[in-house]
Amino acid sequence: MLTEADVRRAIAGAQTVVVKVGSSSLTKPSGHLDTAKLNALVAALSSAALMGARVVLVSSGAIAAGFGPLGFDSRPTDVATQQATAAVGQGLLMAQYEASFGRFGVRVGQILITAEDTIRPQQYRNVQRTLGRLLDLGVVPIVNENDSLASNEIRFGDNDRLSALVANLVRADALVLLTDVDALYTAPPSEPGARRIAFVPDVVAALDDVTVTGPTSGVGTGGMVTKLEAARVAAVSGIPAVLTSAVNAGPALMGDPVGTAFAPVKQRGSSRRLWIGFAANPRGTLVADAGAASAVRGGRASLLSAGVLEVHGDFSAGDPVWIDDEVGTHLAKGLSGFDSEEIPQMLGRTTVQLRRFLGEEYAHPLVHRDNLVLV
Ligand SMILES: Nc1ncnc2c1ncn2[C@@H]1O[C@H](COP(=O)(O)OP(=O)(O)O)[C@@H](O)[C@H]1O
Ligand SMILES: N[C@@H](CCC(=O)OP(=O)(O)O)C(=O)O
Repeated sequence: MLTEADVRRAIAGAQTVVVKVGSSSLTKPSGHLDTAKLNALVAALSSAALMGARVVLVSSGAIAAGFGPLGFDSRPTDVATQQATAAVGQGLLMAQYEASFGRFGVRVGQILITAEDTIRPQQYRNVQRTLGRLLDLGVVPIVNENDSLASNEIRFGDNDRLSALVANLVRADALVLLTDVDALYTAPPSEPGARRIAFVPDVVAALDDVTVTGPTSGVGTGGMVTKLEAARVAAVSGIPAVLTSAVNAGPALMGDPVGTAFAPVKQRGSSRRLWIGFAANPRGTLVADAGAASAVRGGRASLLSAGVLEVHGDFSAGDPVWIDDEVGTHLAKGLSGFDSEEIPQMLGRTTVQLRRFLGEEYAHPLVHRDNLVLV
């Protein structure tokens, strides 16, 4: 069992670290950038980068920095205005980061990700390769969701979960979640009797003992709920995490006992399969018969069309789908090998039959086991 000291030490020694900062830590309630806060954060991150750490910054704040300059009194609530606001705010945010990191001679590069893009294997590899190359070049990648183009049904919305996924993608050694509260508390800090939690040895078990709410700042989106989800994703990916306020960024990176440290609960898994499991928002369903369901449940089996009874939804090859059993229980998420309209003619057919009747290009699993994650 890892102790708090072990986890803090692991964070201090991290070669690659993903730091996520929330809107409330970068902006003013009026909807403008708070340059003093941003500069203080950049000073802490630059010193880690200059000491040789590979730092990825996942930064929110596009919408929160854009609504003031556009003349709005508060964060817009309709999607079109949010997307337009993000387009304005993202530019302002990057201009400030560039100037601020530039004072330390640190170069930055912008990566905007949509959930949709990254589910596809090809895009996933592109993101991974670009981030890796930026880090090799000594650049601090600054990642945000591509809010202006993200479609509403399939978006991260908050950057907390995105940061845990990015931590997987770059095989980070630590995840640092920076917000406007100094730590995780047993209940929202405004509640009397809420106590600070310094160390969470098992985030899955701890979730039962804390009360959390959504955002309270008026500019953030996820609140503590999504931060704990990010800490959980990191923990089950074998990545230690720390959650604290943005002003504690420096001490947190140095392993000082600030905020809340989360121990990893398992060894690192395959980043790609984790990505499918956590990020993918299924577009349809493949219903497996009893035999296929038990093969899928057993792990390491592909889903063959011979064992699939029904297909639901409208999706393309490469899109995420649910694999359900006959009573509708979700067994797994996976990336479909075929478009939804191609599948009906394949149902119930063996690989030999597919090859004979439909041709070689159909003689493949509906979902290959490398693209399948049990739920
Ligand atoms: N149990 C809890 N411990 C700490 N903070 C909590 C808890 N439950 C809710 N919160 C609230 O979550 C807020 C942080 O979420 P949010 O406003 O989305 O921040 P960010 O913009 O940094 O993502 C804190 O200001 C705090 O009021
Ligand atoms: N991508 C959005 C982030 C939304 C948001 O507010 O996130 P967070 O402050 O991390 O809860 C933006 O840049 O405005």
